[in-house]
Amino acid sequence: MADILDTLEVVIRERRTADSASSYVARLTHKGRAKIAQKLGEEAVEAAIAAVQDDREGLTGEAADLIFHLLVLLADMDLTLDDVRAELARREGVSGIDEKASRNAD
Ligand SMILES: N=c1c2ncn([C@@H]3O[C@H](COP(=O)(O)OP(=O)(O)OP(=O)(O)O)[C@@H](O)[C@H]3O)c2ncn1[C@@H]1O[C@H](COP(=O)(O)O)[C@@H](O)[C@H]1O
Repeated sequence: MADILDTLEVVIRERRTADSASSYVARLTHKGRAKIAQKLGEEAVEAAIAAVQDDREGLTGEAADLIFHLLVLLADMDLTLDDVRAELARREGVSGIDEKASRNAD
């Protein structure tokens, strides 16, 4: 079974050029990258608020909104989940503590 994120990534790429009257992805894309980025920021704040309120159901929904809007933004930048996977793989096994220390040593 295809991963839902991979499926959603394909759907979003297809919907970017759909009719704005029937597609949220097309409508948001048409509004421009700054608007997509703004929506991503709003969803991130809503996710953070749900977490602080200990709202597990709320966080699940907001996390879905956040990831969806991130995929819309990645598509607008012609970036893919594979690009993000490659970056995460590059970081694999490197402690965030060590990584930060190496930056501060420069
Ligand atoms: N996963 C999603 C998804 N998650 C969230 N959303 C939409 O993202 C929007 C989030 O906006 P808000 O919560 O801020 O509410 P809003 O009031 O509509 O937003 P504003 O008017 O304030 O900008 C809502 O309209 C949600 O319906 C999504 N819209 C689409 N998808 C997927 O994308 C596919 C293609 O969608 P269309 O492009 O609409 O066909 C769908 O089949 C779904 O699989």
